[in-house]
Amino acid sequence: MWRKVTATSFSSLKSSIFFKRLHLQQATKHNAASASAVSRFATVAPLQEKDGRCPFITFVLGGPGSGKGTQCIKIVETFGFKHLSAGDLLRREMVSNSEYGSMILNTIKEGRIVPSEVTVKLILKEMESSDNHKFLIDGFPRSEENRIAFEKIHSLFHTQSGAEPDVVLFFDCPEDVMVKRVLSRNQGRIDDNIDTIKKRLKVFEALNLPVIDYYAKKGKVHRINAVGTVDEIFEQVRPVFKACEAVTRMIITTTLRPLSFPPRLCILSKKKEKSDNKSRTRKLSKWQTETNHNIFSFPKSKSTPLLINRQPNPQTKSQALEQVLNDLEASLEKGITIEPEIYASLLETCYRFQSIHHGIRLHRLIPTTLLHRNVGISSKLLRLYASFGYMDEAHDLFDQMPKRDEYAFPWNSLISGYAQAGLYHDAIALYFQMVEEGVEPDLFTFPRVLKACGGIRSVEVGEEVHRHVVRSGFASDRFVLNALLDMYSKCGDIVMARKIFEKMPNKDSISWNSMLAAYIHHGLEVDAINTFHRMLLKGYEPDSVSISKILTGVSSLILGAQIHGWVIRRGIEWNLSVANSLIRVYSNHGKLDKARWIFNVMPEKDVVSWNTIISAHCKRREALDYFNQMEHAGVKPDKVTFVSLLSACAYLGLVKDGERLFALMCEKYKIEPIMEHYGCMVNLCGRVGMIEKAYSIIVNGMDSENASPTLWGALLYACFLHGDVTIGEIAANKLFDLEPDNEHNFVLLMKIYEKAGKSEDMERVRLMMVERGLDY
Ligand SMILES: Nc1ncnc2c1ncn2[C@@H]1O[C@H](COP(=O)(O)OP(=O)(O)OP(=O)(O)O)[C@@H](O)[C@H]1O
Ligand SMILES: O=c1ccn([C@@H]2O[C@H](COP(=O)(O)O)[C@@H](O)[C@H]2O)c(=O)[nH]1
Repeated sequence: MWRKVTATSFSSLKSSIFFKRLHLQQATKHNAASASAVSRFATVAPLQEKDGRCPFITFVLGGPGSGKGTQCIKIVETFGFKHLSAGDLLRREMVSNSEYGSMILNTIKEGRIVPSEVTVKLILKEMESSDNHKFLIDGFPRSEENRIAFEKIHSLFHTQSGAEPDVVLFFDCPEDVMVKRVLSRNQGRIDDNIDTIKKRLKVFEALNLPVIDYYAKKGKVHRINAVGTVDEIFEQVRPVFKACEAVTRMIITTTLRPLSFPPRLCILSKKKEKSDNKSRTRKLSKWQTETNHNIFSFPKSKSTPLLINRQPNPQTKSQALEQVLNDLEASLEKGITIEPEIYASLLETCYRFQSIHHGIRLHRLIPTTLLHRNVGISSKLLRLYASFGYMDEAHDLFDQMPKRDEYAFPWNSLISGYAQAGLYHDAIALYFQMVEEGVEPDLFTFPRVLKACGGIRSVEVGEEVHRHVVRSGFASDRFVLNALLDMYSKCGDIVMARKIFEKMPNKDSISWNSMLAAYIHHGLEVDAINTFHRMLLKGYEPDSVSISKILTGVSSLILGAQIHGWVIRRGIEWNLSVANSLIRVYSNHGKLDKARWIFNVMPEKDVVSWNTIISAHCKRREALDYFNQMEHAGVKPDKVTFVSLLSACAYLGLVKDGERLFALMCEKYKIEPIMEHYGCMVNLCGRVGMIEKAYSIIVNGMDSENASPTLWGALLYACFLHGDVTIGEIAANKLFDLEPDNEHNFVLLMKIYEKAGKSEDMERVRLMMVERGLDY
């Protein structure tokens, strides 16, 4: 959508506090004294504090010509948003005297994406200068890089909750319709021609869809079918905001004074509302109309007599929930009876906001008798606990639940919680209990229990569940079939996995990706490549998951490079997971220059990118240099980072660096060392002859009973290198217990004795080997 634009200079921005803020934030990334920069920043009043409200952000996404701008106009009219079209802002910047003018012009002409730095500043400048708090950000973020840039900077405005959009609208439109609409738009845009359109569509698919995917996984995307008349489409949009209105109203309504807290007025008490006196309902609808344009930000306590005046307005969803709970507590203290629906709705809200601590607080407020008799409330609470892995609490509720045998929902939640927590046996046991108690499994039950079967790698149990799937009539459901495919693959039955895949009538991208993953997991490279080809032939566009998988699976550099070429032609080389996989492919084949090049030019890096490049240099000092850059860039290292770093130190004999990094990992990053970290430390000390220190890491630094054979093996090898008989004997004896059939341990001990001239001991070990039937 293109509205007429006027010129304002980008350079005028630079003097604003706002720009300084952005600039400061960027500076903090590279500044060792970042903490002080952030505290200086904090002295500038952030947007949310401007008048006590937190911005409500909607990202409006969709391909070119999908009708985003047209629908934004209607949303503005109906719900009172401020519309910010990123494209319009860029065009306005282009025609101003901005230093970026020609760059923007060329980028738009080519259908490519303007650097985030420029777009984000323009958007934020508009937000900053707007009186509104509800923003429709149209046509942005266009790439993962855009998204991350926006969220990073925006996070400074949300000190607690981060910078996620509240809603993402996705206008899903077939390409031919989009092309037709753009070509007939006739507004003189330089990019409304068939050549640019083709490029824009490719960029949309490669870079914008992953953003939509990202938010879809977070449950934020509302897909709108963008075919139909403008009004028909708007009828799909309207309920999205109406639903937000409902949640906000619930929060507002439940923040009424305890005495004026009439649950009947609450939209959640629908039954009561109907039968209630009409004047109250009229009052509510009047109030609703009055607040219609204020629904998404928590309003100031001004005109409405229903609102509490005593507290400051909540700033974030979490604070809003906090306030609701405070008022609920106050109401209960005054002896006011709370409708069960309110508890149920608040539990739903806690689940949606993923706020376990509010859920726990709410749990304490719900009368036990109500909890025990109301299956709806206890199920919602159970789901909340289970989704956070609080399995004891969830199971306690389950045990006390009435009529639990009538619904699959609580069973599914519990099975899912156990499976998520890796407690596969518990998940499976519960499933069989469900069957035994005659509860009908539903569509959601099977994928969860099949995941658990895959987790324990038991094809027998998986087959049993498969039989239930058939008996229950879900054998043609795609989600269930995808879960079966995955289960058989994880349990090692690739033949069955393939059979399910081949028979599946409506394969989706998850089916193709699961099959690819299955072949790669089983080392069937040729089958994986054939599947990838078939996927292309059938018209399925491989997504970043498929491409990353296939890149991980190919052992030949030639094939890897061919896939790289294909990726470049599709314009998706800078997708984060694809770029990470490419770095891995090149570094696995010793092509460090190429790996480094990709790493250096990729527009956005995550912890995996840094880990991959560090691991690629695990035999070089550069590993440590990359780590310094990683810290400097503000990326938090994880366990994997330190495994690579410590193994580089071990390989290079960098004792001081290794010790420093180990301490840094534990103290600064609070990472609990795992076996691999201890292994590297033992190796590091052992190789340089610090045998006692290496030994003490095993016996004092960790629970030595759990020390793996790899650790003792590293110690034994170090004893061999440095001729330490005493500790060598200890390590060898441990290994003889842990790996009784591994002749290498015996041979190493014999060599230690040989070096020390202990021929009798050598002979003793040789006899031990003979007794155990081991080859010498
Ligand atoms: N539902 C519809 N049916 C027919 N034409 C439509 C519909 N919605 C929008 N249009 C027209 O299609 C053209 C593109 O719509 P619009 O500008 O809203 O799309 P957009 O998604 O904002 O595009 P871009 O991303 O290119 O700015 C416009 O001329 C608009 O009037
Ligand atoms: O965030 C953005 C938004 C837009 N662009 C560039 O502008 C054109 C036109 O955008 P519309 O949303 O269709 O008006 C787009 O093709 C990009 O080249 C951008 O780079 N970043």
